[in-house]
Amino acid sequence: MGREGGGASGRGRCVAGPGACRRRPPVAGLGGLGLWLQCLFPQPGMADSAQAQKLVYLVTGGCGFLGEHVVRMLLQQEPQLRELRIFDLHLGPWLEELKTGPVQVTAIQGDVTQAHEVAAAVAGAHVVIHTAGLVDVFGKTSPETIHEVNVQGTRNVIEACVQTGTRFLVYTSSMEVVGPNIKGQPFYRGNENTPYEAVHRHPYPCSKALAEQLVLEANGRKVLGGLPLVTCALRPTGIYGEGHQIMRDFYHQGLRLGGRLFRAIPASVEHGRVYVGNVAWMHVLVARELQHRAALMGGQVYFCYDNSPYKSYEDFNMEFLGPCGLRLVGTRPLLPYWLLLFLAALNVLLQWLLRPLLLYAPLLNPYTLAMANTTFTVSTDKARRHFGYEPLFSWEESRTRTIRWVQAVEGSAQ
Ligand SMILES: NC(=O)C1=CN([C@@H]2O[C@H](COP(=O)(O)OP(=O)(O)OC[C@H]3O[C@@H](n4cnc5c(N)ncnc54)[C@H](O)[C@@H]3O)[C@@H](O)[C@H]2O)C=CC1
Ligand SMILES: C[C@@H](CO)CCC[C@@H](C)[C@H]1CC[C@H]2[C@@H]3[C@H](O)CC4=CC(=O)CC[C@]4(C)[C@H]3CC[C@]12C
Repeated sequence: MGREGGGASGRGRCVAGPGACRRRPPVAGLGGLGLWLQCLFPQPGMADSAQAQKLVYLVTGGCGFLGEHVVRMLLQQEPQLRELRIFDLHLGPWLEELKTGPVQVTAIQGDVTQAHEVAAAVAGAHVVIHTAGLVDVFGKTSPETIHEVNVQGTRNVIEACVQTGTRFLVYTSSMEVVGPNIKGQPFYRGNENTPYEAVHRHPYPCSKALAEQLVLEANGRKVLGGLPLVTCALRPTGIYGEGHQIMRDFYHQGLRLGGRLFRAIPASVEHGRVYVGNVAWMHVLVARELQHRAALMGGQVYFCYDNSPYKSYEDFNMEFLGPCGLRLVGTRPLLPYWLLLFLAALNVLLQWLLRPLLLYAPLLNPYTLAMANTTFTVSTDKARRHFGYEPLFSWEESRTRTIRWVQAVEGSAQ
């Protein structure tokens, strides 16, 4: 890891709706001249429509918060897409609306922990984008289940690629693979090569780190047919945007408290956040460019980043919850850290006592409190340099879209 190299062209513009035009945008920076040049020197994927639509993509976890955005972004932005397979434990009803467009959309209900189900879904795919996983830092599931889904599930995806001849695999990893670590050491404006002691105890980051390692180590393995598997991993920081359940949980918490949220985290603690649409765009772009730049990108990790501002977790959430009528009380934490730690520990005890009766999984627990209290921000341009990534959505667009979503789903439009 750490190999560096040149960038690549490729800017997209996202238009709404699954059946929308998937025109390939002009070559970055050349404007109208770019369109003229494309007539003379068509870019990969600019072949006529018969050749253009030739690839089969599989998205695991395609009905999740990120997965749905990846699915919709592929349908809008990938001109070579012939078939899009969506593999998930829980299929969403919205998939039906996607079946009216020119791309064949195949919904597959399946479990990544079941190797045979994964192999059946992967067989014949050119590209796999593996987002499926258990994102649980609230004690909802057991450590064993987290490991089974996130690690064994990823192992099953890798082996399916090898056994069936799929050559390109993009894995949705996480910032948590790096940190914050168990020592609470800050990671301030770090990049993919910043030294940092990535030591974890919680089952979620441990599972993501193990899964990422499996994916990167699989780069170069021979798949059926004798060609090498090309893999890479994307590390989003805290993703926000349409469909973010934790944002909804904060909103509901504020409503229960009379339109107020009470500051628990110092405003000075910065937490990196990234808009879901830009994370989806990076997945689409890396999956495309991985096919042309295997030597440079194979086995690499890339943080997902955009122009979202560096703020504390709570202050960042207020960018969206404020316009929806909530107020964050306090310029500094209203409770001392030791009391917050006691309340967090009490939540763990209550969760254990109530488990035979109901699932009690509040936002505040020792792990989430430690995460929120440790600065973790990234500053990097590796994805731009390696495959021409630029955020598709500005901060202003990301903020507006997220506010509109909160207002729409919570009926809080003012
Ligand atoms: N939400 C965030 O802030 C971040 C998420 N990530 C990663 O992004 C990926 C997607 O996360 P989210 O969209 O937030 O989570 P999510 O829970 O909304 O989506 C995960 C999807 O995977 C599916 N899934 C779970 N277990 C499965 C199984 N055994 N077989 C098949 N499908 C299964 C779920 O049904 C769900 O649709 C995960 O790998 C997560 O680790 C990484 C960084 C930040
Ligand atoms: C003290 C609490 C009351 O205000 C604040 C609790 C905030 C937490 C729920 C969040 C703080 C940091 C978040 C995590 C971070 O964004 C990194 C993540 C990466 C992932 O791969 C999945 C999600 C998460 C673990 C994210 C989860 C929510 C927080 C812990």
